[in-house]
Amino acid sequence: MKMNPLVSVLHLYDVVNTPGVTADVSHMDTSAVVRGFIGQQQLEAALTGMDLVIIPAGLPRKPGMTRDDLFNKNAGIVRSICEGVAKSCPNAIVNLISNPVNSTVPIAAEVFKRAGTYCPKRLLGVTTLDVARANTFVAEVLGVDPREVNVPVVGGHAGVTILPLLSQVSPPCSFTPDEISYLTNRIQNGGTEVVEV
Ligand SMILES: NC(=O)c1ccc[n+]([C@@H]2O[C@H](COP(=O)([O-])OP(=O)(O)OC[C@H]3O[C@@H](n4cnc5c(N)ncnc54)[C@H](O)[C@@H]3O)[C@@H](O)[C@H]2O)c1
Ligand SMILES: O=C(O)C[C@H](O)C(=O)O
Repeated sequence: MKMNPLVSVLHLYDVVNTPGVTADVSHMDTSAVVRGFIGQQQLEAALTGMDLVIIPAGLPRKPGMTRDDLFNKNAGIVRSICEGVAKSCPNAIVNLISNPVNSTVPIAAEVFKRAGTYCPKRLLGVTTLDVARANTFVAEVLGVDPREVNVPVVGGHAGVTILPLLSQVSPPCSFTPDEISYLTNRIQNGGTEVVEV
């Protein structure tokens, strides 16, 4: 975000370590102003005036866990940050990265509905990794540069809810039944592949 020319002010919020991260990020040679905020008591100051809120807060999974195993811990974290959004920057676009995305997005929606600030066009779960993985794996099978391939992926961000549309790949191409089975399985389990190693 500090490298993005569209960003003029970048607020970093965490419950630990923000001063060091803020100092480090602020050294990037772009004009965006970086400010750090630490702890719940600074959440309001962190969010006030923001147009875009990206939420990656919470536990990541360990080998053997599903994303749903993070629900108990991360649901509360996402809820309290979204309550802050509803209060301090109700018109901001919210990008939810925290897992399980399939559940944290509905949690955020309920928080915003209760606050009267819900707008489905401003609440997005971040699933771009599924598209990147799909492009990479499909390009591998086709033997082409991944940058030339665009695989639409719809649905959610866990297992069978990740739906790569292999019939809609650009440029147009076709796959054998074995390739479809391999690609679907690999794309749907890309996150688990990383966590397991
Ligand atoms: N949607 C995706 O594509 C995607 C990709 C990668 C990671 N994730 C998810 O993002 C989350 C974070 O993963 P990570 O690898 O960056 O973990 P991490 O442990 O490196 O970072 C998580 C950060 O959240 C902070 N945090 C904890 N409680 C908080 C709170 N109440 N308020 C603000 N910050 C808080 C921690 O201090 C830590 O700095 C996980 O749930 C992970 O599964 C999603
Ligand atoms: O899989 C995870 O736990 C992290 C992330 O959602 C991913 O897809 O890499």
